[in-house]
Formats: sequence, structure tokens, C-alpha cells
Amino acid sequence: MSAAVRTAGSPDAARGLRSLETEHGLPLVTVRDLYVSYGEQAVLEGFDLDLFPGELVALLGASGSGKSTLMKSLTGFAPVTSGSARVAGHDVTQLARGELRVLRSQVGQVFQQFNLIPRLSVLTNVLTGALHGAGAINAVGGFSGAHRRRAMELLDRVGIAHKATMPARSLSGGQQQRVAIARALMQQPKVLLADEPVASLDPKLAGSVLRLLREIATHDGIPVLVSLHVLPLALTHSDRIVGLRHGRMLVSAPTAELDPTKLAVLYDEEGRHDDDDH
Ligand SMILES: Nc1ncnc2c1ncn2[C@@H]1O[C@H](COP(=O)(O)OP(=O)(O)OP(=O)(O)O)[C@@H](O)[C@H]1O
Repeated sequence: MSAAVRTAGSPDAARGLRSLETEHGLPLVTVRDLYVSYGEQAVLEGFDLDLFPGELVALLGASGSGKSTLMKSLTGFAPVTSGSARVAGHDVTQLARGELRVLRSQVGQVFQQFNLIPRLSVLTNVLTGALHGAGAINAVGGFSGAHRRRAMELLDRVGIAHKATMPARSLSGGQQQRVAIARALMQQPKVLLADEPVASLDPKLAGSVLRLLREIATHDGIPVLVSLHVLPLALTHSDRIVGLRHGRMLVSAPTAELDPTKLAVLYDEEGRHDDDDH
């Protein structure tokens, strides 16, 4: 079997994870033997994943392979049937509702359609990211000065402080995604999940948003998990690639070591891959 394509649980995968552990510290996200089903339909089947501080991991797989479901399982929104999904030390599958709310406040999320409130200003949209935590609203019902300052700093960081007072709907797609990223950072997340964050953007903007996400991973020392459909973007902007097929991890490898031709297995409808040779 190629060293670049590691099936879950293989010796190659274990070696790969150990070297990541040395490089990045202990994983902040640990998924083990996770099964998720929607009714009769099994979507994730025995899924394992580790995400380490400071790495941007690109999640690849054909439409319907389970990428969004995996992300939902990390915030307690997927119907898990067995296994565990630990985020920042807590097994999401075991948390009570109140505990889940706290955990969700520590997981930043970015979506394809940005999910901003169009009529509100860019600044207010970023401030809504603080609503998960305590102390965001002052005695007269406004956002606190400290939160407003932090929101402006984040807008500066993502390069659109000059748009702070504009309604979100007046911004371009790339700018709106930067606002959404600033909003996620307002939560001071321990993990950032980005579900197809560049699918609505042209290639140039897509690259700039992915560079920003990678800078966040490195600078803030958090794992950033990004699902993508465009392979060249994954190869250029990720530290590691994880590939799903029919709810199973077929690929997990540092991007620099990966032979891109091996990724065809993720999209191969015949269902033949290295494991079938054994
Ligand atoms: N809420 C739901 N109820 C029933 N089935 C669902 C639900 N959400 C997802 N599914 C099914 O689970 C499977 C995996 O969906 P998921 O959205 O995780 O795939 P994906 O890899 O993210 O796909 P895409 O790249 O198209 O976004 C699909 O067959 C989908 O129809």
C-alpha cells in the first residue's frame, strides 16, 4: 500500500499520527470509531480522526460522503449511534444540553453561505459571535466596549475594518466570508470548522480566504478543519488531507507527502481502492 494513502487504523496511519503529535502537541479533537446514521442510512461508519493545534486539515470526499455530517458530529448536531467525538477534552456524544451549549461556544464555524444578518452592520455581525459567551451585553443592552474593541481588532485582522459600519449585504462574497471568520474568532474558539467556506467564491478569493484560515491555525494554535471540493486548493492550502468515501476515512496524510493521484480513490464510483487488494 502506498505510504500516502493510509486506511484508518493502519500502521502507516498510526505512525503518521505519532509524528503529528510530536510536532503539534496533543490532539484537540479526537474522533474514535464513530457511527452516525440517519434512520436506516449509515453515514459515518467507524470513523477516526485527530486534529492537532496549529494545523489546517482539508476534508475531501465526493458529495454525500459525510463531510458535513462529520462536522455536525463535532458540535452535537449529528445522530451518533456509537463511538466518541472528543473536542477540547469533552466527549460531545455524552454531553447534556447545557454542557453542549458551552462546548458549541468554543467551536467556531464558518459556512458556504456566510450566514450573516444582511441588514446589520459588519461590526454588529462580528459582535454576535460574542453572544455565546458571558459579558457581551452591558447594563443598557448594548455590546460592551471591550467586545466592540475586540470586534474591531478582528475586522482589522481579516482586512475589512474600513467596512465596519456598512450593512453586511453590501459586501462582496469574499468580504462577507471574512466577516464570518471574524465572527467565529469573536468566540475565541478552540477549534474552527469551515464547511465548504470557499464554494461560493471565485478561485482568487477562495485562495485568499484559505490563506487567512491557515494563518489563523498557525497564529492562534488551533486546528482548522475545512471541507473542500477543489483539489488544487486543498493541495496548496492545507497541512494535511483527510479523505472520506462512503463515511469511512480512506486517506490521511500530510499534504506535502501526498501523491495527488491517490486521491482519485475518493471519487471512484467503482469502489475499488487499495484495501480491496487484500
Ligand atoms: N438531516 C439529514 N437527514 C437525513 N439524511 C441526511 C441528513 N443530513 C445528511 N444526510 C445524508 O447523509 C449523507 C451525507 O451527507 P453530508 O451532507 O454529510 O455529505 P457531504 O459529504 O457533506 O456532501 P456535500 O459535499 O454534497 O456537502 C447524504 O446521503 C445525505 O443525504
